[in-house]
Amino acid sequence: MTYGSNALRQAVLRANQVIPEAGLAQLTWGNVSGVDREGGYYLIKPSGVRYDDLTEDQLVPVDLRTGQVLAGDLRPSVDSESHRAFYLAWPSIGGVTHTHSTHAVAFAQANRDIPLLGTTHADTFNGPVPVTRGLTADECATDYELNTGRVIVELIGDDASAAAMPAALVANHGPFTWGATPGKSVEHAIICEAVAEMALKTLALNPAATIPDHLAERHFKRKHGPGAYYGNPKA
Ligand SMILES: O=C(CO)[C@@H](O)[C@H](O)COP(=O)(O)O
Repeated sequence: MTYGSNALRQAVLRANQVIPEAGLAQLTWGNVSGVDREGGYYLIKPSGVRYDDLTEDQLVPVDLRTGQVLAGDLRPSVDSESHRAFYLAWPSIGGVTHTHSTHAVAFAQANRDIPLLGTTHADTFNGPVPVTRGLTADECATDYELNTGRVIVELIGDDASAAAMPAALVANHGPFTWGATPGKSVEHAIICEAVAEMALKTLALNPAATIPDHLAERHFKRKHGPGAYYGNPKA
């Protein structure tokens, strides 16, 4: 049985190929998935496979309810359970990306939110890109990947919040992003890394840098609509 429409397989493959093209990861430190909700599964990058060797047939189908591999001999990305946690929590998302992009990881390792300092950030994210709490020793020991997804869902909240803030940093680890499609999720990963680098350099020039809230809100709502939820819980 072939899992995934041609469109979904091509979208997941293409989104994974964007990771090295955009400089979001070294080696295989990143992965993208896409979900088929009617079919009850998602397709995810296989673990350890280099991007330039990746083919559609190698994408691993994973059962959305159980997390079990549905076909093939390749192992899914080690982050598969984190991706699954987001699909189960947020019905509106269709794709998830995880990377170790340098500047976003710097904020994650520093346990710092990526602050909202400019309109580039406000166009996409409704406030600071939040960093999660650290996972407890028990959460790390039992099911690190699923618990990683759970602490992000706990931090971001409901489906509407996830649409307004399609990114989060896992403390001491790195960014996860999501979106309506695999392509949008990796686009949010690109934007997350770009605003992290901008913020780092802005704060180096002016540690007291800020943006007027009315300017940030205007830019966010210009892109997301007047009714969009602005101001995340950690804003
Ligand atoms: O976050 C991690 C490891 O900490 C992963 O993203 C790896 O960096 C890539 O693992 P695979 O997707 O190749 O299994």
